[in-house]
Amino acid sequence: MDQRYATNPEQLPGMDTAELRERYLLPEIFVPGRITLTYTHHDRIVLGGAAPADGPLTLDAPDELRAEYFLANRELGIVNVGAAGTVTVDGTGYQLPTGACLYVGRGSEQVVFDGAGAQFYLFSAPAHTSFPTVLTLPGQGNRLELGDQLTSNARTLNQYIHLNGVRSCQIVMGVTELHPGSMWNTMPAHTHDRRTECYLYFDLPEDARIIHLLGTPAETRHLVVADRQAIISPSWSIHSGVGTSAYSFVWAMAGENQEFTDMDPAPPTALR
Ligand SMILES: O=C(O)C(=O)C[C@H](O)C(=O)CO
Ligand SMILES: [Zn+2]
Repeated sequence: MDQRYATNPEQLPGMDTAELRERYLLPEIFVPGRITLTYTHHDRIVLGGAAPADGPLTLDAPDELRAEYFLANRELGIVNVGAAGTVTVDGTGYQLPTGACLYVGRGSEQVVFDGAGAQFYLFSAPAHTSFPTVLTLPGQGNRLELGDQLTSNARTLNQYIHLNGVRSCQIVMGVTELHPGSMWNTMPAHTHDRRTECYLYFDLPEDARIIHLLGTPAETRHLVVADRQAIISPSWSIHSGVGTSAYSFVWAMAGENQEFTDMDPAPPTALR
């Protein structure tokens, strides 16, 4: 498993493009026939992808977890950004069409992914107790309409795993879809010092890119991100981006609390 140790904001000014990408960008999440996993020490999140091709893929516990099975001490959020597929949890099969979200609680011993062309994005965090495994179909989450066409940030935010929906210990997860003609996500930007957040950008044309902003509001940097690449946003960092085309992204957080509105605004005038 790829390991990324935690960083602090004082390190940022000394990083060149290559180091920024090594630390905060996950360039290859979906490899046909494989499960890829990255362990970030920011809030001990494990993120990655399962892309079944020729047969089912089983989620094993990497040595780094020192656990008998992957979810012995963790919970897992899954969003399928590929073709329809199946996730089987301890013998119960869940059909995930494109865009569906499955929460899998701590203590589930066997998780198996199947369906050629499915792309299951995985986001896992330590869990202190077990909540039930729940499937949410696309569109069944809590929808928030944000932004405005006039500021190129009209978007629909779907909350799937959250305090008023599917319950979890730490994970808060959903999907935001930019409306056609809108390119900005999460602008005005924010930080939330109590949670780490990760984005998986998807549905971006192959020749388009997203300029993803990170850093403290007073010291920003950027990553140029392609379709189906993910970013890690430490608690001290803003996370916002502008695409050269419309796109969607899975956002997911873990940390001290699950209050979606616990954010510190970083308006455009505060950014440097
Ligand atoms: O479009 C947005 O705005 C988002 O999707 C924001 C994320 O959900 C987020 O950053 C939550 O903290
Ligand atoms: Zn955020």
